[in-house]
Amino acid sequence: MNDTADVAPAVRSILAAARDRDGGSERLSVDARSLPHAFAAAESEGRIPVIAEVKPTSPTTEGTREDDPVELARQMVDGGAAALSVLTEPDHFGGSAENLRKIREAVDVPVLRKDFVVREDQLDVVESDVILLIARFVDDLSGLLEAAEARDFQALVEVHDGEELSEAIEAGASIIGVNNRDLAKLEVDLATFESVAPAVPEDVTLIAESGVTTPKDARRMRDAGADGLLVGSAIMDGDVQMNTEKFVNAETNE
Ligand SMILES: O=P(O)(O)OC[C@@H](O)[C@@H](O)c1c[nH]c2ccccc12
Repeated sequence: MNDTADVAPAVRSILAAARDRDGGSERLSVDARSLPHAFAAAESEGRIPVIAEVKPTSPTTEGTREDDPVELARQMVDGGAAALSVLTEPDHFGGSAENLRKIREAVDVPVLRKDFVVREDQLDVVESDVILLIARFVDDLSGLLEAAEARDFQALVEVHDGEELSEAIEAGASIIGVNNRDLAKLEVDLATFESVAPAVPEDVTLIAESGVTTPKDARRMRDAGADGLLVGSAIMDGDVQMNTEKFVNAETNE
């Protein structure tokens, strides 16, 4: 773990920046909105549980979206998103803790903090309902998971293969995301989720991350066992509300 020799240069640069970034000065205690409940509510209304991501830019996206992030977030919720993901990484994704703070205040759905947290004090930068922990980039996954849960964050543990999945399960993760994007090559392959998902225990909330670009992709991930989908670029590109609706209704509009 934390071995960056075999990751893409862009990812290496992201990680170097992450290690240098300050943490918070005071230990947080979060009053978290439940992600599993938000998913269940969406399902019961016939919507695919979608976590829509406010991602102004990324190393694999051209250009930066300059719209007000709070306005984008509202449109995602109006489009039926069960939850939101907000990038807080400033150097490569155009994110900020301030964006997250404002968005979480403006909506009532759970909000995931998307960042590269590598140390416990970095959990204390800003409150969110869910926090991302990337198995591959964290030295002591169970320690960091415990630290997150001690602050009452829900943790989404991101994995990319069977080995990382075992580690996540062993650490006690109850929300797991399979990232279809290979951080070594930055390439996306939806077959990644299909190959990892069968080994995920029933009681885990399972999320398919990255590379969902069409309603067909959404159905493919659901057929492979995804409880929810994390969609960024395909929602950020164009009319955010309409794009969200397209994924949320992918099973009813077949
Ligand atoms: O834009 P996409 O392909 O729909 O992907 C969204 C999300 O999965 C992606 O942004 C992501 C997945 N894991 C991450 C870790 C850090 C930053 C970003 C990510």
